[in-house]
Amino acid sequence: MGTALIYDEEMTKYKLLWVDPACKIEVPERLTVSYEALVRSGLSDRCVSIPPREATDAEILLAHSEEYLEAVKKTPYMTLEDLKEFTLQYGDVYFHPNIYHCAKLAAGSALQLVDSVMTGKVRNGIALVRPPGHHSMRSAANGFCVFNNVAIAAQYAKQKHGVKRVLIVDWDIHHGQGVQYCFEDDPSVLYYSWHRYEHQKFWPNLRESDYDSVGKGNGAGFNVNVPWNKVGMENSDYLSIFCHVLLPVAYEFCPDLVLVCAGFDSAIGDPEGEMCATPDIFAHLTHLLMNLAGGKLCAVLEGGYNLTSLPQSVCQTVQTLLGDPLPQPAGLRSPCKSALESLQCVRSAHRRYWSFLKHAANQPSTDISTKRIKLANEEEGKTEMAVEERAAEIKEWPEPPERPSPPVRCASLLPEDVACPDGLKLFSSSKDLHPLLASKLQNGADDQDALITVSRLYAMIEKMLTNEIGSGLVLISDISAAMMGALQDLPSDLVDRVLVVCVGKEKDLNYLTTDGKMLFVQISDEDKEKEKNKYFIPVSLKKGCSDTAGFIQAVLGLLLPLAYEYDPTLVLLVRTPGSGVDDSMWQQLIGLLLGFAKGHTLVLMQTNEKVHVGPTASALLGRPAPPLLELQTLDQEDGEALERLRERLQTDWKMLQTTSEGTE
Ligand SMILES: NCCCNCCCCCC(O)(O)C(F)(F)F
Ligand SMILES: [Zn+2]
Repeated sequence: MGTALIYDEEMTKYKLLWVDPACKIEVPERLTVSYEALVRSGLSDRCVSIPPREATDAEILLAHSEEYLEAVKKTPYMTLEDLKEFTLQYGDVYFHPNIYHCAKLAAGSALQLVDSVMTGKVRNGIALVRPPGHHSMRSAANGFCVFNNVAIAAQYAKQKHGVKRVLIVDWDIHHGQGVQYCFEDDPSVLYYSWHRYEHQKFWPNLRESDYDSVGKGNGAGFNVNVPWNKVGMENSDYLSIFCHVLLPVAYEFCPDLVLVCAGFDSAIGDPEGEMCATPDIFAHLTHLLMNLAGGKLCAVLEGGYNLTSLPQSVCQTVQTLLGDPLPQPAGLRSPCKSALESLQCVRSAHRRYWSFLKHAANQPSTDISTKRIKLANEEEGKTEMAVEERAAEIKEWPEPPERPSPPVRCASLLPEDVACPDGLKLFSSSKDLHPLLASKLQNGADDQDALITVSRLYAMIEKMLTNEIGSGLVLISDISAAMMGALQDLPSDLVDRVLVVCVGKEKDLNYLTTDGKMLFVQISDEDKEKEKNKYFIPVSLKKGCSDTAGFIQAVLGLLLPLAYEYDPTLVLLVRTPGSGVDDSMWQQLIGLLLGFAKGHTLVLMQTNEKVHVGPTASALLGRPAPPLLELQTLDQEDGEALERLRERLQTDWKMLQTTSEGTE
């Protein structure tokens, strides 16, 4: 299934008609440069073009009052003076004779997107719209927004398509207070937003944008605010928040639809955000959400004011929605102290609502809310430029890298009697021994066919690293022998950093190395806590890999941050016999791992587990994993053991940090 693209130049036909410094950045060119970039890159041709439509009154009333709608209806007939007058009652927004029409088209575009995804016409999609929506409230326009496009879409999805749980991810750099107000007592809509906050000194300067606004009444826990109290946040700050807050909560919430308030003012170069995350980060943010809700994801444009990073970020998002390989994440490093403070505060505020956060640490001693109060009382005084703020001065960043699709999306090496799943291409490798193995033959290796198997594996790996093949699926009779053969002094000029994810127990791992060429993460029921090798991470779950809650927590809270920091050039995913991992979890894992190493994941399975070939092939071909069945809560002891493991590892692996304690 395809990716929908909704755009109409009609939504460029309104602009600011008078002088207002607060609104001058919201220009029609935002839309045209974004759409033109999609056309120029050939991405728009690969999408399913869906026309917008006007939202009806009834649909607008899903999130707004009648008096507000009636008032806005009068604006097309207003004189310039009347428009200015009308605008004064709202904040940081402007009206125009054509903005009501465009606002109905923007909201209607979001609804068209929801219909296309919910009816299965497309898998996912994006709507490029103006005016944006996430600041508008029940009876007020605000922050360039007239109707709350995404809030209306969420209500519409529930009402028309019977959606039970909607996840709204707002990666715009401003807090979508309009969305928060609309759903703060509604447990069927989980609103997650990060936003520049600076202890309430940044627009819209709301006390309720802080991390302690967790929702009200039945909605408690279903509103997640992540305040950025400094500018200059980078890719690692964004990714660590996703791994340690959003994803655990999102997987536990188990939505059947994901809506994204896709604002790109959180990208480098934006005058509003002043952040340093590069456009390719949106490829990863999008990818990390694509395995939720069976892949049903609707992105709706909100902000974005740098006319270079905005189109680049839009293209990165669309290319990921289309299923293209991801770029390797650029130069990750440790999240900054301020981000870790926010991370710790959000996790502790939500500890009581989400079993995946139950073991989160308390609020930091230097509680950032006191800073908010102190700064709010302080007279305007200019604080000296912290290092993060200087980072925001940088306005140069590299073009996002090309993300070519390999000619063979997924290759397979299967025994003769196993049919090649559709979509996979049988890998034909020469029968002769791989030159890299000739040496092994000399010192009298015993088992010939094991060597042949390994040599075919190496041949496939080589084709991956030249991007002739995306991912691979290999069935072998004896997994232990193959791993021994392949990983025992892995030839250094074959691959320089391989992430091995071993699902299930594997007895002798004496090919492990400590030089960093291989990071070995094992998830099983074996308890090996005493391990002291930085590159061997044994995660033990009491009930083993069949415990979906424990497994997903190990993947999200440990494996993902480690993989981002390690940044492998190849991922080797091994499923040992009897691991007990269920197919939907297995497909979720594959889907997430495809975000690394430009999609070069090689799956090793034992021939007697060929019953799992179908689901494995489906995931390797980029098809969304089925939603996980209702997650049981995380086992207490496992949760504590995972927490201890994270604590122990975080000195070596900075992306595992979730508290600011111990940072300089
Ligand atoms: N420096 C000028 C002050 C501007 N203050 C208002 C900012 C509004 C942000 C709107 C947005 O980007 O959040 C949306 F997504 F809604 F468009
Ligand atoms: Zn914004």
